Amino acid sequence: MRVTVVGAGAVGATCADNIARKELAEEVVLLDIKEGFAEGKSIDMMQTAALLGFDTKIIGVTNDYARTADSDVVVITSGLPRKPGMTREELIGTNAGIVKSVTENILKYSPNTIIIVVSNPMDTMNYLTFKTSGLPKERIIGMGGALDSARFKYYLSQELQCSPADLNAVVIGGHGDTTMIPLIQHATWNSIPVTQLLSQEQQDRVVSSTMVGGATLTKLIGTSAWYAPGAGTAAMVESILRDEKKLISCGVALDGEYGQKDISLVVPVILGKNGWEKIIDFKLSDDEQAAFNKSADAVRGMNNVLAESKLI
Ligand SMILES: NC(=O)C1=CN([C@@H]2O[C@H](COP(=O)(O)OP(=O)(O)OC[C@H]3O[C@@H](n4cnc5c(N)ncnc54)[C@H](O)[C@@H]3O)[C@@H](O)[C@H]2O)C=CC1
Ligand SMILES: O=C([O-])CC(=O)C(=O)O
Repeated sequence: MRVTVVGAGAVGATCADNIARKELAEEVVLLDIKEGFAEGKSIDMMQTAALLGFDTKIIGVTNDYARTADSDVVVITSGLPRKPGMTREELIGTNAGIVKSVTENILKYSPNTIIIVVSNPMDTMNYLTFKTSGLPKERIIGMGGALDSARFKYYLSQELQCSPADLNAVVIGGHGDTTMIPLIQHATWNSIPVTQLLSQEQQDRVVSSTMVGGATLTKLIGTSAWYAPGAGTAAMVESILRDEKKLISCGVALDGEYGQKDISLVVPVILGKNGWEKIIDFKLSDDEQAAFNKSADAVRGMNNVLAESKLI
């Protein structure tokens, strides 16, 4: 198995590191546009192999797409991260062109690959890849829900003083500060609804902290987060390459599911060897569906920018 990670920056390198440590593939190709950058990062990571005991080979290349040929999965992390005070949506002007050209280059050498889009604004970047790649929709998957759901579990675990691993909690909607929807009514601690255990004030705090989880870290660090984004992306790669059929919320092109069409939004899906294999219907309440529709309106507004810029 070969996985390519485009963008050897904070998220891309962390993702490659997680994939190698778990030996999810024989080879990880790390590609960046910055001369020597991916080569340096990959050698540094390979020098942990003797210490950590993994056999995956990590190969760094500068813009050499021929080296990515026949990748089973390609992760796109190339593009600018936001700075404190910015929204993810403000990145569209730079990142849309980068994501489109990277996708074109990747497809020359891996025409049937599965693409995981990480670059922001993710919902619109995933839609752009869906509209322009010509790949079946099941092979285009946005990373957002894996991360946002992990953050949701983190904030729940802080209130419940429990292990995040004992929680089931899912975020759907958009991967934006105002568009993501932590489904607190569906969240459980080992089958006990968390709404039975937390006050309304605690629930509200968890939901709002989750929604601005990325902005909070950007303010603290000065650039956006990478450990959980890298781990979330690697978890998706794992479910695909090992055909685990895990239920992970991901950005996918909807065709009537959850009442939406011609848009990519985050919904719970089964991830396996064919990409996203099935959308799971969580049977939203009227309020949850209304919030989902509102997120769709906001994401559609961003998607319109692609048409206005003649990118789709
Ligand atoms: N979907 C999600 O949940 C998350 C998305 N992100 C997004 O991921 C992206 C990457 O974030 P970081 O890794 O922190 O940024 P970074 O700046 O550390 O790394 C980005 C890398 O992309 C490279 N790059 C730029 N243009 C390229 C091109 N045309 N071809 C190949 N490489 C190119 C840069 O040289 C740089 O090394 C950002 O857009 C960020 O907003 C970050 C975290 C979570
Ligand atoms: O906050 C950002 O800009 C990066 C990101 O998507 C996240 O960490 O959720």
